[in-house]
Amino acid sequence: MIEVFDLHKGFNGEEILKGITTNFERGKTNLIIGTSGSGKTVFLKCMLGLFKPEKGRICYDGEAYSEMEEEEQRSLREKMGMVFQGSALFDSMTVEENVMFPIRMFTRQGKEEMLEKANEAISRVNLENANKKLPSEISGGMQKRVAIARAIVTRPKYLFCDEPNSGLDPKTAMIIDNLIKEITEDYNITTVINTHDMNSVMEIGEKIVFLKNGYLEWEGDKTQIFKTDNEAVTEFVYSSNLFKKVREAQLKGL
Ligand SMILES: Nc1ncnc2c1ncn2[C@@H]1O[C@H](COP(=O)(O)OP(=O)(O)OP(=O)(O)O)[C@@H](O)[C@H]1O
Repeated sequence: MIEVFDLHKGFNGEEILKGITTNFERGKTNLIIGTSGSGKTVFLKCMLGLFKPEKGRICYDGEAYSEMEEEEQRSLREKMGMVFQGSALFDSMTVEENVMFPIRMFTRQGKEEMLEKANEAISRVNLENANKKLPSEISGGMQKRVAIARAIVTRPKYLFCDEPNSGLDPKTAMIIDNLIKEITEDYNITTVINTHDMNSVMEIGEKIVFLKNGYLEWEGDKTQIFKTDNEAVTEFVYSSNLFKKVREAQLKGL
């Protein structure tokens, strides 16, 4: 579980996160949503330890990051997996080499052992036949699978995904969402996903945190989000034409 208490983060005197308190449970897909510029990425980067908050605490399974020794912080970071926006694969490396990269970077294991772990992760994302291919030789959806395999190859306790669906067609996006959800449950990971995608909210939103201008405006789950009368949330949810029409039909009792 990740617990966040009164988190503040700013840049050059401008406060971006203005006191966020929430928690993300283990084994669940937790989503951070909100309008552009509301601070979602800054929040994610604070949890990853890439930004140092000015105030507040982030606890990982009860341990506050800011109170850990440097060595403990380093070992915690090794328990974090990250799926970057746009996959961020190394173009000149094969699928297998991309997936093996974090084990090579962070551990001292023999080639055989690294290969075994890489292949286990590759098979978990159902990409068995693509080991020797380069990223340019596979589809966008397959590239996302490689990015997920790379993020889980070290068996992280915490998984962070920044817009894992960007650039994918709706069907592939849904498959990727469900893959992340399955892995979260199977490996009992605390997963936090930054997204704009209402389809993801409906499909895998077990906990949703809605940010507005650096504040936590609302939190709940995928059924509650369609029932809330919070204006900022409904504006966000019904910003697409499709959802607007569904809403109108609901209100008319159709
Ligand atoms: N390293 C940085 N230095 C200065 N300002 C930053 C930095 N990172 C983010 N910001 C500012 O913080 C604010 C929130 O940015 P953030 O990227 O978290 O928004 P977001 O909610 O993720 O938006 P989007 O959905 O468009 O990605 C923006 O005004 C941005 O310019």
